[in-house]
Amino acid sequence: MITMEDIIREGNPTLREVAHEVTVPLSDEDIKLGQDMMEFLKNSQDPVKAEELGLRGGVGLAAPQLDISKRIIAVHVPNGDLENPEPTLSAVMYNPKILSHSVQDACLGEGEGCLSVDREVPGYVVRHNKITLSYIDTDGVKQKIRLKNYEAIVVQHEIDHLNGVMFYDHINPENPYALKDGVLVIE
Ligand SMILES: CNC(=O)c1cccc(C)c1Nc1nc(N2CCN(c3ccccc3Cl)CC2)nc(N2CSC[C@H]2C(=O)NC)n1
Ligand code: NI
Repeated sequence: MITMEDIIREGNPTLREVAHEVTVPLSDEDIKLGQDMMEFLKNSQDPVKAEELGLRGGVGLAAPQLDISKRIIAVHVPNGDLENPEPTLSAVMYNPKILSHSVQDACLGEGEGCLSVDREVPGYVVRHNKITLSYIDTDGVKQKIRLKNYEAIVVQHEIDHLNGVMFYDHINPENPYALKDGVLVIE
């Protein structure tokens, strides 16, 4: 089971590497890794388990954060509405690739956090508001989906990890809250 000790922190060179595509058919090892990553996210969002295991809450995780330089991400975005347990997006994605994106940009009004960054880095992280994404799922089937708003932000943050990019690389050092016209601020 993955816990915070398995998550490498900024300064570890693996976070700055470009990760390698996984081979298809998926190996049992890569399938198990994806399942373990998804389990971590769910545990991290469960108040009892997160407390018990000392987990920071996350909605996304990338294999390089486990010091594994493979193009694997897991995302588990809960529905804001507590009555509705259905997550808005829950997937393990192998070799995810952004095929196209909107002209419209967006950012989280509260900025971004990262499980590999043990500090607050304030500022807007401007990303694409909508993306068309392809990836291979746990069954080895190629999927093509469209995402927008928070789900699109999360997936772009995790794909950045596969390319050695950290969220604060996108923050304007002169003015962290500078915004060009038309950027959607997601609250
Ligand atoms: C500096 N200000 C901030 O961090 C920040 C501050 C306020 C609001 C937001 C929205 C912020 N931003 C931000 N909050 C999150 N979470 C909110 C808490 N949540 C969570 C925590 C506990 C249980 C269940 C859950 Cl659901 C987990 C997810 N996650 C991300 N990111 C950036 S994209 C990948 C994603 C990620 O998983 N990071 C670890 N950013
Ligand atoms: Ni991160």
